Amino acid sequence: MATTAGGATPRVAVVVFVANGQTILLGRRRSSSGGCSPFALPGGHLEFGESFEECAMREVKEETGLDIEKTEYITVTNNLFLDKPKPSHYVTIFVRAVLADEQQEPQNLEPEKCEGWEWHSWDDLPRPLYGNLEKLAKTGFNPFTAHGMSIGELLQFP
Ligand SMILES: Nc1nc2c([nH]c(=O)n2[C@H]2C[C@H](O)[C@@H](COP(=O)(O)OP(=O)(O)OP(=O)(O)O)O2)c(=O)[nH]1
Ligand SMILES: [Mg+2]
Repeated sequence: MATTAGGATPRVAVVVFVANGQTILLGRRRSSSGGCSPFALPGGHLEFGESFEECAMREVKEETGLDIEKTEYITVTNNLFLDKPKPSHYVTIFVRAVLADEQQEPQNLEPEKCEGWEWHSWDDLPRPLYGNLEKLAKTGFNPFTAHGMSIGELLQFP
């Protein structure tokens, strides 16, 4: 389906499976519109001139204080969010990374946007999940076993 949605253009987001043992980091979003407050990955918008890896490291640091390394590309989704007050279209790059320091604990650095960060097993996910994360989980996708691709292989940057 092609739609102009009032002249809006698609945006690119990078979201991160921060893998810690058998768990990943999820935070419950605070919904400004009084919606369902889904559990989502840390991540955000790709800024002009940024590589996927730089964006992943920056967003995880800004939102949780964690330092990550070994960032790998794993999958991508292309979603229209028409149910929101402002319709949006995202191409979302999903990456996987590990903690630079396994002793580091996440902090809730954007409490106006997130209720807090916790480690969750992929086999026992909290609900509701962010829409495209739920879809991925339903397909049998597993962020631990998904084939990872080094971002350098994928995209020489700049
Ligand atoms: N945070 C997050 N965003 C996701 C997920 N899946 C997904 O498609 N997105 C898309 C839709 C979001 O509106 C978009 C950007 O993430 P965000 O909403 O957290 O953006 P943000 O405020 O942290 O970004 P920024 O303006 O600080 O750069 O990424 C997910 O699991 N977590
Ligand atoms: Mg975010």
